[in-house]
Amino acid sequence: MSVLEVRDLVVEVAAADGPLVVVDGVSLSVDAGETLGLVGESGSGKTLTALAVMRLLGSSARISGGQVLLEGVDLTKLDERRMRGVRGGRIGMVFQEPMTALDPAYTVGEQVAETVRRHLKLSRKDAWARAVALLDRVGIPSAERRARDYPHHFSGGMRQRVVIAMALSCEPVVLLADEPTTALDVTVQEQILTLLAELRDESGLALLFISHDFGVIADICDRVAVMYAGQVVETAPVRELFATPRHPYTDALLRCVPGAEVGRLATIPGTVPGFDALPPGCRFAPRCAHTTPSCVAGPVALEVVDQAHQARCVRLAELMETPS
Ligand SMILES: Nc1ncnc2c1ncn2[C@@H]1O[C@H](COP(=O)(O)OP(=O)(O)OP(=O)(O)O)[C@@H](O)[C@H]1O
Repeated sequence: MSVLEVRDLVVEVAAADGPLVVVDGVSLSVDAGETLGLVGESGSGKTLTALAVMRLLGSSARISGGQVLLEGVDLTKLDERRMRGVRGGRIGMVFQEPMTALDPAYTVGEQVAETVRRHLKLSRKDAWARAVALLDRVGIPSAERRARDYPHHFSGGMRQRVVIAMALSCEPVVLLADEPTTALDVTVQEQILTLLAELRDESGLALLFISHDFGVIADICDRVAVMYAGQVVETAPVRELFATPRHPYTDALLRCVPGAEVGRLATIPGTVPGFDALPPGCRFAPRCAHTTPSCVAGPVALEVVDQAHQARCVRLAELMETPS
């Protein structure tokens, strides 16, 4: 059984003319010790998917369908009190900007210790000792002394390490990481990715890793789900996705990666459609080089390409026979 399984998740947001579906039937699963990458352009619904898992959508968005199973328990059905125990407990979170998770008014040691105390009901002294050990584990040098410093005394990379320590303080089974390295420079980015991979391997964490950066995805993920306009359009083991993308959108995205071996650097013509003006049929059809009338005839389902590889393209079989 997967540690985290999202089944047919639907998220609606409030809009002037009524609710808009912005996450449309997304299904994902992550096993213990595995990293699933969720990739796609800005606005494709990656963050809302993660926020829906945590039930942190706020007042303008809501889950209107599907299930979020954590170790078999449907989180969409839990009351808010139990859900608070899950957040920062069984599921840890790391976001792009570490300061959103840190309080400038408290030392980092106090903040990590407070999370530990709240969830694990430890004494103040034991919680502090655990906080220092965690800060040491995530690579904060002189952790005992640095635990007494405030977040603004730390660099961006070190702050992200503190947030990772907080996220892991209650031994979660799932870690949601939403663009955790995007705000960091490249060398620090590498160090944080290495740390996350080590922590995943040590404790068998199921890691859901959101990024728009295929380089980062290639570094850390085992499998990838590609999102476009609120839907998963392709999912595959990472190497297979890079070697043989089967959805024209994935193929086009990979051609946009600097240094990509798949061809010259390209851009995808056109823009992602608004959720209030989705095209009928395939949502990528207006930007796709392979569109035919069959693409716009009606909704397109995900189809199995090969075992763990699926793609949402009506011309899948045809295009597989055509060398790109
Ligand atoms: N609370 C909200 N209310 C209304 N619309 C929202 C809300 N949150 C997000 N949206 C819209 O939902 C769509 C999906 O947003 P989401 O943040 O999930 O995308 P994303 O793929 O994570 O993009 P990015 O990489 O820019 O974070 C976007 O069009 C966004 O404007």
